Amino acid sequence: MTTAETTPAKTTTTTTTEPTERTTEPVTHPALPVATGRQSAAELWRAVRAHRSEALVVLLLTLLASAGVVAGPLLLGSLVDVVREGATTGELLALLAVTAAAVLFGAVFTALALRAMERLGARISADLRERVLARALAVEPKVLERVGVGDVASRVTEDVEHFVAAVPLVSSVFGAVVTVVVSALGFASLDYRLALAFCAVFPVYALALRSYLPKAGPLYAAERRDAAERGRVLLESLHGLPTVRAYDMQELQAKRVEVASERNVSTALRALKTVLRFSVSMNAAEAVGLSALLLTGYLLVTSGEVTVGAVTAAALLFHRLFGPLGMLLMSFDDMQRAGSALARVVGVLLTPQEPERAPRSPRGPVSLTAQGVRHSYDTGREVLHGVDLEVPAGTSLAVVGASGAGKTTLAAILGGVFPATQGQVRLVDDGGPVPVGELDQDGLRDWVGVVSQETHVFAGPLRDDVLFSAPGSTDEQVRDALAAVGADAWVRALPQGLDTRVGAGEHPLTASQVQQLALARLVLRDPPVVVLDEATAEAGSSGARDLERAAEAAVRGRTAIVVAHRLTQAKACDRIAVVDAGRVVELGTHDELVALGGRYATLWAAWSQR
Ligand SMILES: Nc1ncnc2c1ncn2[C@@H]1O[C@H](COP(=O)(O)OP(=O)(O)OP(=O)(O)O)[C@@H](O)[C@H]1O
Repeated sequence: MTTAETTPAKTTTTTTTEPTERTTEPVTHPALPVATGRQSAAELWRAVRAHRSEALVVLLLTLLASAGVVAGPLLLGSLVDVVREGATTGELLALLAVTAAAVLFGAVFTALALRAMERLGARISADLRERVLARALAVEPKVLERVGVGDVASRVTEDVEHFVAAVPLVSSVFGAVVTVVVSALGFASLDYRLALAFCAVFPVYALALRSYLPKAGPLYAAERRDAAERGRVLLESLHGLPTVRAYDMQELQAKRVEVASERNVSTALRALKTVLRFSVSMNAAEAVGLSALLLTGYLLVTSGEVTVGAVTAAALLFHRLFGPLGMLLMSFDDMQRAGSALARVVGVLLTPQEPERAPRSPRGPVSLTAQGVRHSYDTGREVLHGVDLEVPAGTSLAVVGASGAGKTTLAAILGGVFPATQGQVRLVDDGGPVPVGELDQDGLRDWVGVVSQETHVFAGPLRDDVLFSAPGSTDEQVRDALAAVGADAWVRALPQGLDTRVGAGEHPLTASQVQQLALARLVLRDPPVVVLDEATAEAGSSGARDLERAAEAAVRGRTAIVVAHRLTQAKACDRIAVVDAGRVVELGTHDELVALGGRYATLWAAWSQR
């Protein structure tokens, strides 16, 4: 657990424009890796092996179900032969009873196999989701900063959902494959020539697939894109209703919606036509297969090599396969889509791991030094141009400067939220200096606590929201931490005190209360160094004063870097660094800088006159 209040809001969040539309993904934007087919298959295999016994049960049930399915036509074939040979009623009834039992057997085991498969699928999906989420949460800050939160989020949510949604399909495909294999054995048990005749169906299926697949993918993609576009135009019209009315744009917007709908309908119809053409080709394949089978059967029966019953059984078996074979072919496209979602999900697991580092806890007072810190975001423009700083143990340094000067970037780098493009940030304790980048994220939070402008309230009891920075703390410790940042009074006044549920849709908290919670987490974790970059300005003036007091309490007795959005905060710090256009241009105590008559003095004069 960490006291860091997530990564700064300004990390790049641009990512896929259309979640289900892989083809529109901007290829130039850096992203997490995407797994190859082999890597995805290996991951699936690993997941199946983790549930080995359940997977074996599924295989066994599916085999039994398929055996039942194949036994029906074979027994009916024998029935034909028995009738032709003039069997007694008793023999006939016995065979009929066995056939009925086989059909029942097949139905029962098909249902059992489906249930077992669904259960296994749900387990595998849950495992995958957990593993991917755990891995995504541990993505190295520098990787996250490069690829953006959006890419990770879309993989953990939409791509996992697409894969999970495809699990029943995967189960059915597996069942169909087993049925086809067992049926092939059934054919072989009748006569190998009948089995060969059955195989005539495959080249025709292959030709149909070859013409269908290249068209289907782009058509479905276009259909989704057009549907999204129609939705966008529709939403835009509704959101901008006042403007639409004010400028009398109703007709224009209606026309836009109409054009978008027409395009969507026309692509949907083209997609439907392609599917229909494919179904016709499949029917043709079945007709070819059945004709080949019956012709071969006729020749074999007339030459006395097989019985009429065997040919009947083969024809029924083939007919019984239309369903599974059709299902396999029609799901090719969906399987491809599920496969690409899985490749992106597995890609998260392939993201380089943080190297294992020996844990190192702080010993004694900790100071912080920065040397030659330079930083460029994705845009390539350098925003920090070689910053050197030293914050002795137990002292505080305020960072002030105009908007866009680089304060947040500097604070994030000093707090180890992400690494600088160049330069070193070191923590120095009694054991000597440790580069911030050499501590893993969890270990780092024993040294440095960060409260950024991006604070978040997690849904659940308020206690948990404070507690996650130092799990295992007692209620008394939580209350003390809240009291230290001046939050005890309003927390006590909540309907259920610490048990009050906060977060989205629950008890609302003000912006400054949320910030106070963030500071309370930090106090509870009790790191020797703190980096505060809070949004005090957004709390309103009385809220800002409360927050200033809360921040002072959090800073007390620690080595602190405070991005001061209000100059009273700066004045309260031991020293002040003025940042301008990515450089520290003034450094000293409040009095020294005021006496210097430079940039800080001007800022202070303006502030004092407010
Ligand atoms: N994620 C990002 N990607 C690209 N550029 C960024 C990113 N975050 C910040 N910048 C740019 O870096 C420069 C420094 O920004 P930074 O937020 O560090 O300044 P600041 O002094 O904290 O500003 P403010 O007081 O407005 O928060 C700015 O030009 C900003 O546009």
